[in-house]
Formats: sequence, structure tokens, C-alpha cells
Amino acid sequence: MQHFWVVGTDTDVGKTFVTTLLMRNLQKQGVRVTPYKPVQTGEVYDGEQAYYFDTAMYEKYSLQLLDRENLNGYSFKEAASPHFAAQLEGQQIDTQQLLKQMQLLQQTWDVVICEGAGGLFVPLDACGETTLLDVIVESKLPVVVVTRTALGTINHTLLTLEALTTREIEVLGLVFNGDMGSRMEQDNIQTILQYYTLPFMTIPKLEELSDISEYTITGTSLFERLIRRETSIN
Ligand SMILES: Nc1ncnc2c1ncn2[C@@H]1O[C@H](COP(=O)(O)OP(=O)(O)OP(=O)(O)O)[C@@H](O)[C@H]1O
Ligand SMILES: C[C@H](N)[C@H](N)CCCCCC(=O)O
Ligand SMILES: [Mg+2]
Repeated sequence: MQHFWVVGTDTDVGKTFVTTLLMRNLQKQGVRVTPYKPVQTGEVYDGEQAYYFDTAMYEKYSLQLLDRENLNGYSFKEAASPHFAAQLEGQQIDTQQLLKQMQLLQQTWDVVICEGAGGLFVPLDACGETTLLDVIVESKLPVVVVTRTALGTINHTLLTLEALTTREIEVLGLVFNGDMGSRMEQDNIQTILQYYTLPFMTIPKLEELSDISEYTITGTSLFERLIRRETSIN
């Protein structure tokens, strides 16, 4: 079971950034990796073409040829919660279909990295029956949690970890993303780790998004754990 989710404490914490970084760095180790975004919302229009940030990032920075048709389950134009963005287009999200697509990908790739949408309790339907967390539980896959280093992260991270652990979802580790190098951020990280002793890595705020191409993750307890799982299975 080497496939995993990248989930976040909120939207915009850097799940896509981290998914892309982990994909590239695992690919560099010779592992065949595909990302997968079950539901993305918020079409971007750059004056020439319309695209979605998450899947565009995967394709732009992948070192391996990805299967565009199977990078994503649903894309909705409105930059909103999936339940509302789907409702605006008169659609419903079929979670069984998403799980089926994930399973098929798992049969053909060494590692499938599934990226959440927003935080764990984001609703996938308008009647409040299914959240992203329910799909994660059903998938039986472990998770990597992406969180901010900035003020507010202690509470958001501990709430997220409590929601995961009470549902017995395996947490592979934490990614503290966007570090600006302050003493408070360092303390935020240490404080969270006091509550949950987990493998982790800290990623600085990069000046340019394109710096992701040169960023190599080595020597972090989280990446070592991901690699160990990979090599012990193959
Ligand atoms: N470490 C970083 N350095 C520089 N820019 C970053 C970093 N992490 C994230 N960003 C930028 O911050 C923005 C939000 O990140 P990202 O899109 O990865 O968030 P997300 O958690 O995937 O959001 P969503 O819930 O929409 O999927 C993006 O423009 C991304 O490129
Ligand atoms: C549009 C955004 N970037 C994400 N794709 C969706 C975030 C949903 C958040 C819902 C919420 O928690 O209120
Ligand atoms: Mg994203």
C-alpha cells in the first residue's frame, strides 16, 4: 500500500505544491508516480486559454509522461467548495466513481498521490452527506498532511490530526510549508511535534514557483519514510 493522499489543513496551504514536489522527487528515484486530483474547482483564464492550476502544475513539472485523461475526476469552473461548484453546473459528484478511478490508477502506477480539495471536512454534496474525509476513509490509503508554518497553524494542524487519528487513518507525516525562517514558525513546528511525533519536512517559501524544478528533498524524516516504504515493497 504505497499510494497515499496529500491532504491539507485548509485550501491554499500548498497541497498542489507539495504533491508536485513529492511526485518529482520520487520520480527522480526511478519510481513511476502519478498524481490524481479527484475534484478540482476554480478554472483559471490567462487571456489565451483556460486551465486548472492543480493538474497544470502536475503536467508542467512531471519528469514522466502523465496520462492527462486520468489526472482528475471532476473539474468545476467556480472557485468554490466542490459541493457548490458542482451544484452551479447541475452536477453531482459520484464518490464511488472516484474510488474506482483511484483503484485503476493504483494498478498501473508504482505510486498514486491523491490530492485533497481544501481541508478534510469539505463537502462533496449539497445535502451534507459526504465529505472528502469520507472518501479518504473508504480509500483506505494513508495521508501526508500539509500545513502552514504561519500563525494559526497549531490549532488547524492539531484539529486535522485529531480528525484523522480518531478515524484510524494512518498519518505518514507532516509537511510544514512556506517557512519564512522566523523564530515563531520554528516554535509552531516544535509545538505541533510535541503533540504528535511524526516524520516531517519543512519547505521554505520559494521566491519563484519555477524554483520547484531545482528543489531536491533529501535527508528529511518524511521523505526517508516514503522512500523506505517504496523500496521495501518492490
Ligand atoms: N513553498 C512555497 N513557496 C512558494 N509558493 C508556494 C509554496 N507553497 C505554495 N505556494 C503557492 O501558493 C499558492 C497556493 O498553493 P497550492 O495551490 O499548492 O495550495 P492547495 O492547498 O493545493 O490549494 P487547493 O485547496 O486549491 O488545492 C500557489 O500559487 C502555490 O504555487
Ligand atoms: C477554490 C479552492 N482553491 C479549492 N479548490 C476549494 C476549496 C474549498 C474550501 C471549502 C471550505 O472549507 O470552505
Ligand atoms: Mg491544490
